Amino acid sequence: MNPRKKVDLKLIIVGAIGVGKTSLLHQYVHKTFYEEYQTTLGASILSKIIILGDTTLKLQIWDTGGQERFRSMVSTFYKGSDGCILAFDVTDLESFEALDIWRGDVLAKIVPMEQSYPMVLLGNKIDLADRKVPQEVAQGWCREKDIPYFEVSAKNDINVVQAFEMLASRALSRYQSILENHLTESIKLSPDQSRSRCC
Ligand SMILES: Nc1nc2c(ncn2[C@@H]2O[C@H](COP(=O)(O)OP(=O)(O)OP(=O)(O)O)[C@@H](O)[C@H]2O)c(=O)[nH]1
Ligand SMILES: [Mg+2]
Repeated sequence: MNPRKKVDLKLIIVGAIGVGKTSLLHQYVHKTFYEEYQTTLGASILSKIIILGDTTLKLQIWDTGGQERFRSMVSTFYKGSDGCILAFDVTDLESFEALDIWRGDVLAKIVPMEQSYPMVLLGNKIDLADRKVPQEVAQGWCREKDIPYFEVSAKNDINVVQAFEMLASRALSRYQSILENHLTESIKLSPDQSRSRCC
C-alpha cells in the first residue's frame, strides 16, 4: 500500500467584479465554462483532490464575490488561508489597477510567518481581442512583488491548471516548512520540559 501523506489546504481567489474568478474555478474543478454571468454573492467553496509527489492534497478553494459591497465581508474568509489567486481581466484596466488594494486586503488578514505567503496573479480573458493591459506591464507588477504571473483564459482553458497547481505546490511547501519548524521547536523544547517535570 502507498503510504501517501494527506494534506488539506485552504486557497482563496480574489479580484474585481466580473474578471472571471468563478469561471476560472469552474474550469479548474469541473472543466466547464458558462457564457452567462452570475455574480457571486459573498463567497462559495469548491473542493478538488490532487496528487503532488507523495502527497494527496485536498484543496478547498474559496471563491469570493468582487462586488464592492462584499469587500469587508469576504475579507473575513481570507484568515487561515494557505495561498491566494489574485485575478484581473486583461481587457479591463481598472481591474488591474485595483490589484494593490486586493493584495493589501489579503496580506492584512494573514499572520506574518517566516515563510512568505504564496500568491499567483492570473490575467484572464486572453481569448478576447480588446486587451487593455499589456503582458509586460502585468509581468512588471509581479516582478516587483515576487509573484508568478500566468496569462489565462477560463473560456478556452488556457494555463488554468498550471496556475492553480503552481499555487498549490507553493502552498504545500510553505505548509511543510511551517510543520518542520514546529517539530524542530518541540524537539528543542522537550529536554527542558522533561527536566522541569522531574526536578
Ligand atoms: N471571453 C471570456 N469571457 C470570460 C472568461 N472568463 C469569464 N468570462 C465571462 O466573464 C463574465 C464574468 O465571469 P465570472 O466568472 O462570473 O466573474 P467573477 O469574477 O466571478 O465575478 P463576481 O463574482 O461578480 O466577482 C461571465 O460572463 C463569463 O462568461 C474568459 O476567459 N474569456
Ligand atoms: Mg464570481
